[in-house]
Amino acid sequence: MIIELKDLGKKYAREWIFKGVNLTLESGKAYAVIGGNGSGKSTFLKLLAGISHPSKGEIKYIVDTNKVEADEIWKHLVLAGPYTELIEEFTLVEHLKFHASLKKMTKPVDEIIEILGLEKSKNKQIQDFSSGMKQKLKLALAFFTEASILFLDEPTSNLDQRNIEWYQDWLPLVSNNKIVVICSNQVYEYEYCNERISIESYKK
Ligand SMILES: Nc1ncnc2c1ncn2[C@@H]1O[C@H](COP(=O)(O)OP(=O)(O)OP(=O)(O)O)[C@@H](O)[C@H]1O
Repeated sequence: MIIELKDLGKKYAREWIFKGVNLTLESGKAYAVIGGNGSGKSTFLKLLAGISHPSKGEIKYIVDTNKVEADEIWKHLVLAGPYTELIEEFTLVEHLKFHASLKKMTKPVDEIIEILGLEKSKNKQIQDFSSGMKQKLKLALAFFTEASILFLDEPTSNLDQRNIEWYQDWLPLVSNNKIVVICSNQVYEYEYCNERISIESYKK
């Protein structure tokens, strides 16, 4: 899998958030997208995920040797971010089973619940989860879905120290041979990444 960015730019109204991004992202590498608040990290990730469209330039997705269109790339990726939604009416077990009916998971539902340490909450509705429990579920859905691309935006928001370590322990185990992109301004979230993309260097 390769994602090729050619002269990529995004503007809202008349303001360029970034422009002139020329990069090639490859399987087996992990990229940290870094920059201050409002610098454009989430905007960049949403473009890569095909959720929003470039104002300039293009994104090419190549799976094996085949080109994949931007509106089809969701089939190859998982994304966990502040703007990704959980289905609040479902219980934990229902949510995981529903997800597993749509996308192939790498582990059975019961094992994921155990890995989450949420056995006691398996029949609790997501709307009654704490913000940290919801964040962990988002991460588990991303970590244990079969996909060639793993996108994480602010992955440890609302997590306590023990769960930050849970995230740090699992990340290398689920990243094998994927393109991993992590948007963050916390070093402990992205220290695993061997590549850095500084979004502020594409301002002008
Ligand atoms: N839909 C939108 N319409 C207009 N402006 C937007 C929109 N989405 C984002 N922006 C603007 O784009 C800029 C970059 O926002 P973005 O959320 O990408 O930053 P970020 O680096 O992820 O920030 P943070 O670290 O605070 O999450 C901000 O000025 C923001 O107001």
